[in-house]
Amino acid sequence: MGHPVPIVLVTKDHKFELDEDALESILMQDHVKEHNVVIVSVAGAFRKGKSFLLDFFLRYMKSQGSNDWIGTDDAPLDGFSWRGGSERDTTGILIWSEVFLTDLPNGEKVAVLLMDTQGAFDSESTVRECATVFALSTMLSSVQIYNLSQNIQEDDLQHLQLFTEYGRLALADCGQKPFQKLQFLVRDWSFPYEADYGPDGGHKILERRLEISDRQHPELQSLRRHIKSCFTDISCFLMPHPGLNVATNPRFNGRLGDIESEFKKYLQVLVPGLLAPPNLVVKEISGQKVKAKELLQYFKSYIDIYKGDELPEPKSMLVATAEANNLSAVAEAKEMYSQLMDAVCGGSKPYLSTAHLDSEHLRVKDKSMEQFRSKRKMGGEEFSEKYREKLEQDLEDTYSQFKSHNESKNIFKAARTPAVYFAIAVIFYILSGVFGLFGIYSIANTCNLVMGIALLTLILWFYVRYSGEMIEFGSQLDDLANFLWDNMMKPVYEVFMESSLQRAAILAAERAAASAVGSPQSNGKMKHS
Ligand SMILES: Nc1nc2c(ncn2[C@@H]2O[C@H](COP(=O)(O)OP(=O)(O)OP(=O)(O)O)[C@@H](O)[C@H]2O)c(=O)[nH]1
Ligand SMILES: [Mg+2]
Repeated sequence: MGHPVPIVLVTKDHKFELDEDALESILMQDHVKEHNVVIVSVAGAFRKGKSFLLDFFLRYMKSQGSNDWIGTDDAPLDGFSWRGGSERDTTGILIWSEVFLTDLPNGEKVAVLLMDTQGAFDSESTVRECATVFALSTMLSSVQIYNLSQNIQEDDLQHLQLFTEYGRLALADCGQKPFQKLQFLVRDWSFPYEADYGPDGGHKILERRLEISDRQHPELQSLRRHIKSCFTDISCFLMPHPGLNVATNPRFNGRLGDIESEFKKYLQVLVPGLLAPPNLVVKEISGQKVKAKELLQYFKSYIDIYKGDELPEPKSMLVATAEANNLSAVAEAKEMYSQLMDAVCGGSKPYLSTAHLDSEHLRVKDKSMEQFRSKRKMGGEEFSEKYREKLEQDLEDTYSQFKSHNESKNIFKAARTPAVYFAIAVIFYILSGVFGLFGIYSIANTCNLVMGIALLTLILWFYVRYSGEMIEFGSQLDDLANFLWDNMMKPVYEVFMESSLQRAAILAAERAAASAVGSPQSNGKMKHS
């Protein structure tokens, strides 16, 4: 009898899993695995009769194309699960367990597989989930039926663009159109006086919807170009309404007697138009026909791509727009900060003291943050909070660059390295003289040696700075000089400074005390006044 087999399962945390065993049990059957495959998939928004339609495809395939394939008036419609109501039914991706072996007009036997998919835009699925289901089914099928209700609207095309782009992104670019046949299927078409039901009316409507003209906004043109560039063959079929029983009767079980004859008439055009042997499209990947056994590997690798983190997250329109708004506001604020800071301490400006630079930074940063805050952005306060934090971090990073640039303009700091080595040379020259005077020649000689090394280092440093060679070595010399300065010379210098300041203070206090004792009157006068 056959039954629907869930192949791709969507877990509670919106991840995808492939049921390899189930897929293998279909594709690796002995009478199937060596044949090229035809995969017909139906995708689109939820609750629009996708599974219902696939059950007619099943009837056609099961009857092997006989004229009365559509069945008797009383038989309920079964196969892929379908039902009335407003809540979603199908989840993940399913394949019918029975593979239909069909002879093409050229005598080749192919394996036909039917694929049902989770409807898009239900309230439980994320954008990523909908895009992944659509993209996967497009990548894996040779005919993708895009099931729409009533008309082809611009938002249908936008979603198609988003979803196919998400599919194309996952494929290695082979320079060809990545997908094969796209069949727009408009259900409940209500304007037969404008365009007839069936493929001809569909062609007329599709021509109008996908027309590219110079008068169009470039955005609309590029959307149409994108869709055309993704599929080798695009067609459209307009389906009449199946009647109120089908659409609204909760006890309707799919029996043909309850379906409008107009609908049945066009079903008999649509289904053979897709599934009759001359119309079958064999699945090709990069121009190569695909056998059932090879398809297994493609399923595995495509699912892996969507499982991983390599692909960017597809966003809802609001989130994508809000993100773009916020990013451009961040960029503007950063540019403003850089410009204002450049005016304060840019390349041609002189060295500023750290305190002065800090206060300028705070002033300019406040101004930039205010500019970001006041810019109108979609998404609201909460959404822009993380961009505000990022901006603040970026401004601090830029500031540290400005700061180090400013530091490099301080000639005293720039002269620290030669000063340190020169001071070492001078100190050890004096020490060697002193030790020589007392006849302690071994220490005097060591001091001479240190002095020599310091002078040599100094010369080397000058060479590095002058020639621009051995930069690494030069910065090691700088590091060593900084280390010596911070750990030895600066503490000694500070101790001397401190003690001499103390001595000066004591001296001043003593003098003040002495003058106070020497002229008591003046002191007395002061008290009176
Ligand atoms: N108006 C209208 N209703 C239809 C049509 N075909 C089927 N239906 C009804 O639509 C309802 C949903 O059918 P399903 O096949 O379960 O829809 P689906 O698109 O598979 O839904 P999900 O699996 O939830 O995505 C059923 O009550 C069908 O009787 C159609 O062409 N027009
Ligand atoms: Mg369904």
